[in-house]
Amino acid sequence: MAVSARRLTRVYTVGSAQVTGVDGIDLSIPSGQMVVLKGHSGSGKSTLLSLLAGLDRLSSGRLTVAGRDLNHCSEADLTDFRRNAVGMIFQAFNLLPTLTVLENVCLPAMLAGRPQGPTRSSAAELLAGLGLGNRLAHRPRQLSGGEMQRTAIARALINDPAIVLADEPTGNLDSSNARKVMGLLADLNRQSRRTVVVATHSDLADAYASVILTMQDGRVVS
Ligand SMILES: Nc1ncnc2c1ncn2[C@@H]1O[C@H](COP(=O)(O)OP(=O)(O)OP(=O)(O)O)[C@@H](O)[C@H]1O
Repeated sequence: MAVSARRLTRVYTVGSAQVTGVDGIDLSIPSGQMVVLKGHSGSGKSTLLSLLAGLDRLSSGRLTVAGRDLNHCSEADLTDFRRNAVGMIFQAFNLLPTLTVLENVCLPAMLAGRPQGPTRSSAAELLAGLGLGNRLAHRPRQLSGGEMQRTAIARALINDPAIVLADEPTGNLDSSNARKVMGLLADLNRQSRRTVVVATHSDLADAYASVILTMQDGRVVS
């Protein structure tokens, strides 16, 4: 199982109020699936993805992702999990503006302590595969939105994660680039049997999904 969640809950405390982001979700995602997570704004998609990515801690319940228990792990284990087990793609790309395309893609591997030479060749190979072989020395501001998101996809793949998580990856793209990015995510699901979970409002993603989960009020309702 790529993801196994039982009564997964995340409650935020805002002043004296409690806001429930994810409300007792039971969820099993077998390895190799392409899951599209839908639901209105505020339904809990980003909260769920953050928990799956180890960017946030659950309040209660149980969560295992890529064979790792995320309830009871130390901060060091969680950092190792984020670096090696999952790749994350964001709506706003989150590239570092002062680094080149190649350096942005190498960064997670350098942080994980991988050697520079092989990392640079893997990054160049990934970028070439995503049609960015002639953009290695560019800075993010010199790229189109579609090129920025393809750079972010390469960065998410550099440590060869079992699971790729994408939060509104097409939210800042026109429909042609959005289709291209969804196609790339579907390819990396099909070709390498990686599990991919995409949260999106866009109906464009439906055609690529092996499973569509709909969230409402912090729960998976269908
Ligand atoms: N850091 C936070 N502090 C307090 N409340 C939060 C926080 N993050 C999310 N929430 C609340 O949790 C609920 C779920 O939000 P979440 O961002 O997961 O929804 P979403 O489905 O991803 O929405 P969108 O599609 O607009 O991104 C909302 O009520 C939101 O206000």
